Amino acid sequence: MQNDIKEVLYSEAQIQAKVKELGDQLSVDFEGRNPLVICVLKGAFIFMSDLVKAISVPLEIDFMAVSSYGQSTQSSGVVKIMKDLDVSVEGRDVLIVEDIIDSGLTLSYLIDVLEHRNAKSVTVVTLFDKPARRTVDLQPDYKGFTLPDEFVVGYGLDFAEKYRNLPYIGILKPHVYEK
Ligand SMILES: O=P(O)(O)OC[C@H]1O[C@H](OP(=O)(O)OP(=O)(O)O)[C@H](O)[C@@H]1O
Ligand code: HPA
Ligand SMILES: [Mg+2]
Repeated sequence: MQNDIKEVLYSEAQIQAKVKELGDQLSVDFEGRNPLVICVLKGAFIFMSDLVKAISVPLEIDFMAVSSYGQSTQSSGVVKIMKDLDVSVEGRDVLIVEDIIDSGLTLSYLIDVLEHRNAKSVTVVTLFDKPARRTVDLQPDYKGFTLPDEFVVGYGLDFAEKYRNLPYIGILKPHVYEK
């Protein structure tokens, strides 16, 4: 697995420090609001579990699975809900937890869905942002790191379902997806 990585962008320690920083800030900003924290599966599962431990205010969690990349390094453009939320978002302060915003299509679709379901507020936190690839105008409210225009894997992010268990984030060698 390690042999398929061209370059490590952020180490496990750097990621942990950033997650702590985001958790501290969110704890201040969500004081007294009991947010519903939504994990966008599958990619965000590791970030979600580390982040909620770093948030000190009472909160509830739920999960939604969406997918648009499949076996490709480019978005299919079609965001499919594979698993919906268990609870209603009506009147709730929602915090969407994403691993990465790339084209922005996944998030703009999700925000639309949650606003139509009458969430009181929708806030987005992403660990990684790749602004160079954006096709829709969208900025996260909170972000960890800005990434170059490269396909990355690790810390939850996959290529064809592989590499999610790497504890760091790295650039995938192109020969892996070009073969
Ligand atoms: O901004 P975008 O271009 O929409 O890309 C970001 C989304 O793509 C990935 O999910 P993917 O569809 O690969 O599903 P997965 O989380 O199950 O890997 C990633 O986890 C984000 O949810
Ligand atoms: N890596 C893994 N999954 C992704 C990426 C990426 O660079 N962009 C959008 N989904
Ligand atoms: Mg994926």
